[in-house]
Amino acid sequence: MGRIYRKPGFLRSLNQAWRGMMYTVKTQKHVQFHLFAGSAVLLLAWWSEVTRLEWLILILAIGSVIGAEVMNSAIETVVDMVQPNFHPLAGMAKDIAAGAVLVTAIQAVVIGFVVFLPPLLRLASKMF
Ligand SMILES: Nc1ncnc2c1ncn2[C@@H]1O[C@H](COP(=O)(O)OP(=O)(O)OP(=O)(O)O)[C@@H](O)[C@H]1O
Repeated sequence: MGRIYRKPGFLRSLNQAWRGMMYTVKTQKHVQFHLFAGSAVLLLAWWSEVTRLEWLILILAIGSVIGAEVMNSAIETVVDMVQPNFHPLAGMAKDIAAGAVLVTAIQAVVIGFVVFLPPLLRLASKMF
């Protein structure tokens, strides 16, 4: 309170954004899970030798989920600051923010199916 706002330089802005992202990674279990799942998907992509376009689409899908998670955390933090007590609208705001994450997660699952189903089917046909 009472601190004078100084326009940050680019490196300072980057540092603040990094700090926000790391805070989310350290404190939010869902973000940790999605980072783990994203890494597993990248390993699977490497193993299945997906095409360049498929790499780009997978990276977009993973980035969308993690980006939405970080934004969800920002909304939760603001809601907790503005309304620390129970309020239906505070709850709804958090549910809506979580809904945005769900949209990106569903999208990522569909993309995962489309990209990985053919190589997994090929593997299954080789095995049986
Ligand atoms: N102030 C509030 N008033 C009413 N309902 C709330 C309030 N805060 C949270 N809720 C309800 O509880 C749910 C979980 O809230 P929480 O703050 O724990 O978020 P979360 O991040 O989804 O959970 P987690 O702590 O596991 O990460 C919200 O989606 C909302 O439905």
